[in-house]
Amino acid sequence: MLADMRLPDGDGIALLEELRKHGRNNPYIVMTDYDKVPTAVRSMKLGAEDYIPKKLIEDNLFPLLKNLRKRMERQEAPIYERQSAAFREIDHKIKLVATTNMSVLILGESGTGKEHIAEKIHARSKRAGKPFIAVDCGLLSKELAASELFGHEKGAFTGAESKKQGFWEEAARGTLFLNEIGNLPPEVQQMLLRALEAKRYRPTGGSKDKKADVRIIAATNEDLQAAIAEKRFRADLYQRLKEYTIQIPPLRECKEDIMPLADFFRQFANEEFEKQVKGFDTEAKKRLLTYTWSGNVRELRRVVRMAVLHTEGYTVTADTLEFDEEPLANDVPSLALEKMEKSQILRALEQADGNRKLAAELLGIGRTTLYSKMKLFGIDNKEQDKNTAD
Ligand SMILES: Nc1ncnc2c1ncn2[C@@H]1O[C@H](COP(=O)(O)OP(=O)(O)OP(=O)(O)O)[C@@H](O)[C@H]1O
Repeated sequence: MLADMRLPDGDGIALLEELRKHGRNNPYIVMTDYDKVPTAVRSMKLGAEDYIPKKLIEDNLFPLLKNLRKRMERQEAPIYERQSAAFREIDHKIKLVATTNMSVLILGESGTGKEHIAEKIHARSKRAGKPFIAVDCGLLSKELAASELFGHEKGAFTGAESKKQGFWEEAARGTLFLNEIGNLPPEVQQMLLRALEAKRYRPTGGSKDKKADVRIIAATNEDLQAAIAEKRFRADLYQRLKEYTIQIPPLRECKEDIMPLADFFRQFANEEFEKQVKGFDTEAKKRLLTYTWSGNVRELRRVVRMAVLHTEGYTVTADTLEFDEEPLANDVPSLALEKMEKSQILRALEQADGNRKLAAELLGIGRTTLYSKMKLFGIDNKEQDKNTAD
């Protein structure tokens, strides 16, 4: 909730108290004028998340909400082990690289699960018992980015009232995950390169170098090559970060994962809302499978959660699916859908080397369903072999 301090029939603090009294623990952010900051601070003691002076709303609100979203996702996020061929390959790469000290660059659209992959690498590394510090470089202010990462000495700049350690030091002996790395200001890119190469860094205002053993995992959803061409990103840092690269495909290219993930989120939402929704009807499945998912897994989770909330009976119907964008699926004639389904089955069979049990698992459907679909689409071994040969 975003609340003003002065409200027509009370104030923001009374509203917060009222909400908490009724067990409503929504994150609560107070918007306030400068002269009301002390009151806002009082509301934080009552459990408000933060306060934003109104003059800074434009600059501060978005980073604050993004941070909050990440924190909530972390709290509430059980993870489903994706079984698609692409993800099994990613899992294999994670196992290979986890135990090394190599820097890893994770590439993929927003919401594909990059942070969760980074956590997995950390969890499987020798650093597992040590800190995993996640930093969204897009949220670091240009002025303070260096001191946030590498710390500062007392009096290093106006407002630096005490010495502060940076994320680098916090992550000592552990892993520092730098998300949206393309947004790192140029001066800080230089410092990061030095820290990676010379294993030394200097806090803002400090006179001596410090040392800390940190493993870096960076991630981005932007084309870093383009950023290099535009001179926004250092080529040498890029080379250093991409010692090992993991590419996460968008959800629309991993169709085998869509229904298993949707079922996973459905069960989770059932528990959350005390519902007993048992599945999706055919039309709902079609929509889920053909939608573009530009928000990837994050969007799928939201869509399924909301659908479960809106479902009265036992089955999710298409009209309860509220997508972020207009779904193409509305106009896709069923013939085109069938073609798509057929090609997915052929692909799964190909990936499974013709093993139907495995193909059914890849597709997230039962073996009997696979057999009946193969029959329906006229896929036999011969056709499948032909396809593999192609
Ligand atoms: N395999 C999965 N099982 C369950 N939830 C998942 C899975 N993968 C991703 N998610 C969920 O999707 C959301 C986005 O994941 P994550 O933050 O890791 O993506 P990201 O690629 O780092 O996104 P961004 O670039 O926007 O920061 C989170 O809520 C996460 O829990």
